[in-house]
Amino acid sequence: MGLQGAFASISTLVSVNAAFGGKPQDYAYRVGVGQSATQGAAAVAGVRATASAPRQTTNEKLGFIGGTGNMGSAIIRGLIETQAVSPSDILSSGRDREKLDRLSAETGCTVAADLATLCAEASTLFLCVKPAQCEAVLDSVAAITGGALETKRVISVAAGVPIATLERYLGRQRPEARHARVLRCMPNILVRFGHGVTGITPGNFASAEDVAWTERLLGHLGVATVVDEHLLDAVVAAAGSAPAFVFMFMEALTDAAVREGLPRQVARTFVVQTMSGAAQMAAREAKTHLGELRNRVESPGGTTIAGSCVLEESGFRRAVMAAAAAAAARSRSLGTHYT
Ligand SMILES: O=C(O)[C@@H]1CCC=N1
Repeated sequence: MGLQGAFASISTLVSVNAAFGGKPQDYAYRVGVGQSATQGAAAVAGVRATASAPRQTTNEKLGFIGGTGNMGSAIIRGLIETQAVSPSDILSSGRDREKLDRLSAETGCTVAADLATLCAEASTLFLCVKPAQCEAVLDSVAAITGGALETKRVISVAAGVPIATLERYLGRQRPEARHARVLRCMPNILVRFGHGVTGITPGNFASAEDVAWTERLLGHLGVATVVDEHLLDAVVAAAGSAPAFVFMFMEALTDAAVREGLPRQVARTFVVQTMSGAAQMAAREAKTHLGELRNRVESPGGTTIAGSCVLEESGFRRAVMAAAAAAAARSRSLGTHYT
C-alpha cells in the first residue's frame, strides 16, 4: 500500500470511529434526564451521563415553526437521531415546501399543512424563525390558539429577542396571552449530532415542570443548562457562535498542513480528529487547567512551544477574546433592538 493508500485507510477508520464513538443507541424514544454542566462534560467525553437514568417517554407532539431553517432542522434531526423523540411526534411548518418535504422524507417527521394545524396538534411550539419574523408569527400563533395557548409551551430559539418581547407579542391580540408559558433558548448547531450546548431561560409564566421538561429534552442534544436571561449573550459567545470560530481554526490548520505537504483530505481528517480528541481530553480532565493540558504537549525546546510562541506573538488569544466579545455585543444589541 502506498503512502496515499495508507492515509486513505487511516482516514476511513478515523471517520468511522468519530462517527460512532461513545453514542450508545440503546434507549427507546424518550425525553431523558437533563444534564448538569458536569454531566455534560462527561457526555462530551463520550460517556452518556443519561444512559442509566430512568427512561421517560413523551407522547407530546412538538411543533416546529421554521423547522427547515438551520437551527430548526438541526434540533429536529438531533432529537430524532438521538431517539429522544419519535419522528411521528414531530410536526414542522416552514415557508419552503420543497425543503419541508425533503426534511419529512429524510427524518419521518410530519409536514404540518399550515400554522393552524401545527398549533392545534402540538403541545410545545418551537419558534425557529429569524428574530425579525417573531412578531408576525407570534401574532398569528396567539390569534390561532386563542384560549388554548395556556396549554402550550412556546420555546423560542430566536437570537436576541427578549422574553418580555416574546410575551408582549403573544399578548397583543388577547391580553391574557401575555401569560403564555414561554422559554427562551440559545442552542448551538452541534445539537444536530447530540453534542450541542443550549442555554435556557424560562419566561415569567413557565412552570418548574416546563423548565425541567425543556432541560430534559434539550439535554438529549448535549449540555442544556438554565441561565439568567442576561447571560444568554455570554452563551452566544461561548457556544452559539463558537462553532464557527472553531471551524475557522480548523480550516486554517488544514491549510497549513496542506502547505507542509499532506493531501487535503488527510490533513482535514487529522485536524478534525485532533480537535475532537483535544475536546474529549479537556472534558475528561475537567478539573485540570487548560494551560496545564497545553503545557503537557510543549516539550522544552521542542516543536510545540515554537508554534505556541508564534500564536502569542500574533495576538491569537486577543483575537479570540475580541471575537467572542463582538458576538456577545451583537447579541446584546439585537436584544436592545427588539425590546
Ligand atoms: O450568528 C447568529 O446570529 C446566530 C446566533 C448564534 C449563532 N448563530
